[in-house]
Amino acid sequence: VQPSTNHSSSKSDREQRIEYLTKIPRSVNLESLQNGYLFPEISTRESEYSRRNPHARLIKLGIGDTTQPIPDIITSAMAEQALALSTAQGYKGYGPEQGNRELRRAIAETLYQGMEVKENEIFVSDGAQCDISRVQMLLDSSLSIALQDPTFPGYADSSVIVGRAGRLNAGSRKYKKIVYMKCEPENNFFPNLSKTPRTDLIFFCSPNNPTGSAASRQQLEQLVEFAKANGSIIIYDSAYAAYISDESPRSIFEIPGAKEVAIEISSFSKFAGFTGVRLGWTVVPEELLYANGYPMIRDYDRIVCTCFNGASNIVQAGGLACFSAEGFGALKRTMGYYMENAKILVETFESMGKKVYGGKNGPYVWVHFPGLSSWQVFNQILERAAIVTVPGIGFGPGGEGYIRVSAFGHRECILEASRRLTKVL
Ligand SMILES: Cc1ncc(COP(=O)(O)O)c(CN[C@@H](CCC[C@H](N)C(=O)O)C(=O)O)c1O
Repeated sequence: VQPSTNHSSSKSDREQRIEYLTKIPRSVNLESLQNGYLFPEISTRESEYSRRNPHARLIKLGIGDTTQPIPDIITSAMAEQALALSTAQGYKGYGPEQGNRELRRAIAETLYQGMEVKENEIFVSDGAQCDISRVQMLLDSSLSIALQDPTFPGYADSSVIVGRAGRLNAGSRKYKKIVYMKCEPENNFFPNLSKTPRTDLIFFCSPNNPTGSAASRQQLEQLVEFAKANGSIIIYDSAYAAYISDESPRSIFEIPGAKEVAIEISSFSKFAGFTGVRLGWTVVPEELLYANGYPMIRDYDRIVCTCFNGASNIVQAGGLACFSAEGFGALKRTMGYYMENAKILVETFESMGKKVYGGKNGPYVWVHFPGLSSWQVFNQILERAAIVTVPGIGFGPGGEGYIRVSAFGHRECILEASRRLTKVL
């Protein structure tokens, strides 16, 4: 369409609105992204339902967003840091792009005890979502990837954006250059590595979002062995590790040899309620070397310094307070609250004869509705019970026929949702 000068009424609205076109072609990578990113799509459906049913009391168990207040000791640390900025002696400008030393040390000493993870291997950030994209920038776009199927959509979508995924096969809803490692009840949600082709990168989330499955020590040993045998790198997301209640490893670095093949990305969002505060970290071990022997940590440091100016000093003060005895104790109580919610949801769906997974090592339950598409189930539960969930297909083709239900809600909402579900499903 050329820039239009006359505005005859016969032209369509859009044509009339187009006054001027640049000569810039759209990125072919962004063109090959499937419709919208999953979570804004859920929000759109939520708003559309509320517009149609203005008096309905919508219960939101879709997006995994925390709901319980952050403990005072943590918010006071942030408030104190914020107020100090208005004093001559307390004012601080740019901090180290890699994060404040005391916070890096607290993360290393609290969460990586005995794993020989050093504070300089920890890069504090504004969240795991952002770090997933920074790790994507670090790694050449020609490198091949494998993903769990189903899994958090951020890995696939950021791979598409950097041009690593190839074109989308509309029929199978799979990207041609991604290896999908099926994770389902039949294989205890762990891929059959003997049948998995070699890829350069292996994204692995444990506890997994959305299935809630935490890989066992033996499984992670297999994964590290598999990566070592193939010269691959594991990009391990431990955003939900604090919810693990059994003896499953909380970090890939609990596995001997993992420091030579893995990067770990994690977050304060789920264990500290920092979803809106924004704080995460990534561990890049010094032992992780490219094929040419160059240490990857140096390139990641370069990416962080070039593309990120460091996490907020106010937020980092809050992050540090999370690791105080009082802070961590209070956060554990909040996580216990969410896990009680998960137990109520598991019992609700089981009482309805549904196969339910997860809810033990993570704040999501994964419910199977054989014979129905996940969007059909999503719509049924929304329209009949005014409850928002997430359709499993949004996490990959392996999610079809499932829905994910978040336990992050207020207790009264979880109990009301339980009552409604048993009535309408
Ligand atoms: C496995 C895993 N890794 C990273 C993240 C994001 O962590 P971050 O908050 O950036 O530190 C999440 C958050 N996922 C939630 C929030 C999604 C909605 C948010 N807009 C987003 O797209 O991240 C969900 O699955 O409902 C995750 O599950």
